[in-house]
Amino acid sequence: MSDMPAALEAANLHVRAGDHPAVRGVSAAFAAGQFTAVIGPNGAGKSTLLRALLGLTAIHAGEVRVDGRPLTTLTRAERARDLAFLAQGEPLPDSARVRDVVALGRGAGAWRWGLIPTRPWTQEDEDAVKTALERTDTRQFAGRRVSELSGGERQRVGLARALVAGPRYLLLDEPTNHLDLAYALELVRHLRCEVAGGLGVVAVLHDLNLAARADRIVLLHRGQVLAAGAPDTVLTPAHLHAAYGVRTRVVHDADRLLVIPED
Ligand SMILES: Nc1ncnc2c1ncn2[C@@H]1O[C@H](COP(=O)(O)OP(=O)(O)OP(=O)(O)O)[C@@H](O)[C@H]1O
Repeated sequence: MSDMPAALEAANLHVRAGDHPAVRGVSAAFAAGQFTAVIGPNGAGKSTLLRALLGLTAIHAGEVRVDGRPLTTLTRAERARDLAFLAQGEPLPDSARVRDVVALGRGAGAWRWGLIPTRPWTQEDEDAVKTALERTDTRQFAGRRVSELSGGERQRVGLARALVAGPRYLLLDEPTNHLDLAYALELVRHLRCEVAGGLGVVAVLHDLNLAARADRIVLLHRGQVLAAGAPDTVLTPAHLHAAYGVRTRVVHDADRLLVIPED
């Protein structure tokens, strides 16, 4: 176990979306305990890559590995435990109460609701729900219905549901879309706390100044990795021009990096 890389890895991955070669030979490691932003222009293959990392789409060639193990050798239960996904504007059942929505993320929740006879609800499940509510600042409205929440609060409930099973890696597709600046920063702050606890976060982001706060960035262009590494090595005017066709100025302000479009 010790020499296994603690990472979710894409190894020379090729994925088709319909007939289109959306991901073409991508190799990248998304480490546990790190926040990796995946950026790139519309159609670059970001969502397709995320789906492949989650095992949600057929892989044409190459491999996905979870801590050194091929994803295809993990059982469904292992996949569900190790990998969590939060989509943009995550659809949550409007009439359900927040606590119950989060409980569904335990799997056992389905039993609790009488939907699937999987396993009984345990004290461990109860504790995990409590912890997830606390860590995402959603405990104060645990008894409210989803329909009574703002967009930012809903997103935090989605995050709680994604975290409640204790995943190793959390993958997010444009999680800050529809969020105002304060909520977007708050979400990144919550994710940072989880990363400090060892979670590997892989987030598709369009906002380059939010991406600049990640530990690493993978820049995709036409289904390939154009650059990968620390934000200051990826967010360069040359890379951004090659990917987006836009001239930018990159400013280092104290310990922050700011991308300013010049076109
Ligand atoms: N079902 C499909 N059939 C054909 N082509 C598809 C299909 N799904 C996606 N594509 C194409 O694959 C490419 C990659 O799509 P993908 O959604 O992964 O890009 P993306 O980087 O996430 O884009 P965006 O930033 O716009 O969400 C795009 O050119 C897209 O048009």
